[in-house]
Amino acid sequence: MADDKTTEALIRQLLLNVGEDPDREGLVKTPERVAKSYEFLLRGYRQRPEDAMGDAIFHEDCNHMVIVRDIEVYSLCEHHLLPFFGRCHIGYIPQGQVFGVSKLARLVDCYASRLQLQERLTQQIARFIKGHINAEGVGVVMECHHLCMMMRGVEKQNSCMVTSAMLGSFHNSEATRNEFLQLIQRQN
Ligand SMILES: Nc1nc2c(ncn2[C@@H]2O[C@H](COP(=O)(O)OP(=O)(O)OP(=O)(O)O)[C@@H](O)[C@H]2O)c(=O)[nH]1
Ligand SMILES: [Zn+2]
Repeated sequence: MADDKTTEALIRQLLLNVGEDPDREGLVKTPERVAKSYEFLLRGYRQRPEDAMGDAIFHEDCNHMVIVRDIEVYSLCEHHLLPFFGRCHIGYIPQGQVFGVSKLARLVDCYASRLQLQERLTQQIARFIKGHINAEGVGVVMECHHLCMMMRGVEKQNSCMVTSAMLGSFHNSEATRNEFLQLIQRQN
């Protein structure tokens, strides 16, 4: 007998619960598709952030601010399992080690592919960067739209949630923080 606890079985039950016929042509493969889709969307539970970075950490005598702006973010809110999405800006001041630039985007994906709160996601990214290369300071700003506020609930279409995490010199120095905030302003 098929295990009724598999994601496929649960989605089939969901289809029944909403009044659908899971055996009709268009839905017959839907439980399998949804299960695969969640496997991808929540792949972050099977990844370690350290692995997302690989070996791409380079020794470089650089102690100026590095910024990667406008990294797309797609995540799922842990309250409704609905997407929130937007952009993430990362800045850090190295102390002898820099990241391969793509790895910062991989790091965002790794943490975003879990059930999240935007605040926690922002902080996890900042803390990892600070700890992994002993950065002097780190700033992460995230601007996202939450579908659980748009498609349902309060139904606000234009609100944008902005979260930030400022660590080390980004926290302690107003000048550093302001330099970061100025550099992540959109040009267009
Ligand atoms: N702080 C924070 N809140 C979030 C995030 N994603 C969703 N939420 C909120 O989590 C809250 C859950 O509130 P509840 O009252 O338990 O759930 P609900 O009845 O579905 O709330 P409504 O969305 O207001 O209808 C809502 O206010 C959501 O907007 C997030 O990333 N950060
Ligand atoms: Zn939500």
